[in-house]
Amino acid sequence: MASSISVIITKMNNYIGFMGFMGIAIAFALCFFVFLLDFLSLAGKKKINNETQGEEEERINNNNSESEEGPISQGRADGDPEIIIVGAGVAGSALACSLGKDGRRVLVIERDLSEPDRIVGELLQPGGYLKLIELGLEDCVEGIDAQRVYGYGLFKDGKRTRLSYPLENYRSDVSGRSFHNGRFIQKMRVKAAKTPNVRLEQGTVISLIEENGTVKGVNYKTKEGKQITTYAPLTIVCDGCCSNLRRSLCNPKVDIPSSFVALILKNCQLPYPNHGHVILADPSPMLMYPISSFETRCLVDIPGGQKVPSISNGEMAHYLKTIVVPQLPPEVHTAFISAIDEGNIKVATNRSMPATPCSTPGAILLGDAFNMRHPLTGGGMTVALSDIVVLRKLLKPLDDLNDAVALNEYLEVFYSIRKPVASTINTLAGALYKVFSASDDQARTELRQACFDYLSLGGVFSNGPVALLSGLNPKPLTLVMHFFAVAIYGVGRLLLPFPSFKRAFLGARLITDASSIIFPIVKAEGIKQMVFPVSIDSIL
Ligand SMILES: Cc1cc2nc3c(=O)[nH]c(=O)nc-3n(C[C@H](O)[C@H](O)[C@H](O)COP(=O)(O)OP(=O)(O)OC[C@H]3O[C@@H](n4cnc5c(N)ncnc54)[C@H](O)[C@@H]3O)c2cc1C
Repeated sequence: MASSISVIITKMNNYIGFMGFMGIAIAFALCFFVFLLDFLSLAGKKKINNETQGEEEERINNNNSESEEGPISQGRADGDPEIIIVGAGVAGSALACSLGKDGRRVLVIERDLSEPDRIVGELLQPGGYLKLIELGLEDCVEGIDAQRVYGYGLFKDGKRTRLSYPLENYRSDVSGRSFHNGRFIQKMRVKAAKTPNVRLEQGTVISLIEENGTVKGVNYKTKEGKQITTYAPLTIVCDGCCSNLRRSLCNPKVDIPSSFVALILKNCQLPYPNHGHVILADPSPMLMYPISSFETRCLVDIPGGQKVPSISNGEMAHYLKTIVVPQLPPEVHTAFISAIDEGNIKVATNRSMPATPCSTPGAILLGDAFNMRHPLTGGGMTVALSDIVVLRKLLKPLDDLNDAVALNEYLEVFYSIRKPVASTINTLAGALYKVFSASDDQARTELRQACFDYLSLGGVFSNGPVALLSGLNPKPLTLVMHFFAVAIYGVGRLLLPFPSFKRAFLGARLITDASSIIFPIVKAEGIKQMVFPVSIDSIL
């Protein structure tokens, strides 16, 4: 009896071992398939890059004749505006420059034209930089002490690995850029104000004017307190993450997954210079990246369910010194402690919100007012700039914007065309935040370790996910495949070399856990548009 049981157990173990081997084999096969797809698409991109380079250089030369210096002043838009833009942050100011260059009469209303001092939007992914080039705005990262970013350093339990952006097929200036958000915005505002047809005004938009279900313009209060009503065929609302106006255009479902505690480390040598740093800490990840030649931004995540320690009563300094410092790479300890002692600690709320098409004719939402994701992967500006590229192309052939209902119907396609870039970045941000956070659940812990080890393998295993994260390869399906390749890799690791029932069960839970992370996000992003993307070329 005992011997027959032992034979069965040996057979089962062999079977489970075989399954483990198969798991790893499937993970490798999936990766090879993904690699093949990426290789083919990158080869295509390289061709496109070379073809457009001449055109790009010509346009850059033309743009260089415009002077970018000088204070932000009113532009020269004669006549009534065709487009009103609410908010001149990243989205609003980039949009104003682009539409103004296309000959549109644009009025931009921004509540505060002084340089913002915020902890958001400081790392622009290379995919976002490519969008800046497409919009002719790449000079806005010049002269602001912006730092080039070439990839990420990933840290977990004392181990570290470097993940480089796959930039081999791009022009030499293409890389990530990190900077003071306010300096970048101010550069774009100056450029917008100097663009013929663009008028930039300081004022706070109080409400949208709606007549018979169509937005006709806005009511706003000037700096001097005067209330003004102004009309335009199209109003584009870019009033940011705390938008007051989006509620009249859509039904926003804002989630608050966590907060970031922010410090600036001075004269600190990062373990990987010119790289972003992600520390897989407990309870959740921490980030570091340079924002000037001598300053490093550090963001410490506090999960939504946890109380943010008080800064005023010293709880925060204590938390940072006792819980955070021991988890940081030793190279930055001294600079981090000095930053705590200097006391310049800020807290920002992290929001995420799926995009909801705006059904009211005469208006459209853009930027964070329209769509948000966890800032862990620094994707917000890339999505906003990518949306602007799409919207600009759609609006360009239209001579007349006055038929609001027809325009609204025409712009419906915008929500599909934007999907590949937006969905890839949004899904990855949501999924990575969950996978990179510590958990009491053993399956999640295994998934987290598998993710770190998978990325550490290098080659296609890191290039693929990093290309997705950086906006260089906006393919939601490739993302889903990599995600499951990580999960299958995790199962394979669990079953090899000595499989057991317990470990097989854990492997099954790991797959279930990975599915429960990725599928709700994919569903919120819209499965149809992710699986069957619509390209702008098929529309225009
Ligand atoms: C903590 C944190 C860190 C982040 N880090 C990154 C990062 O590293 N990389 C990245 O790509 N993204 C990052 N993001 C996301 C990124 O900051 C946003 O996606 C981006 O700023 C969106 O630009 P926006 O123009 O929509 O909003 P904003 O840049 O916030 O601009 C909104 C503008 O509207 C103005 N405004 C608001 N209300 C009114 C009104 N009623 N009338 C007139 N004007 C008004 C505001 O003054 C502001 O200038 C981060 C986000 C957070 C929360």
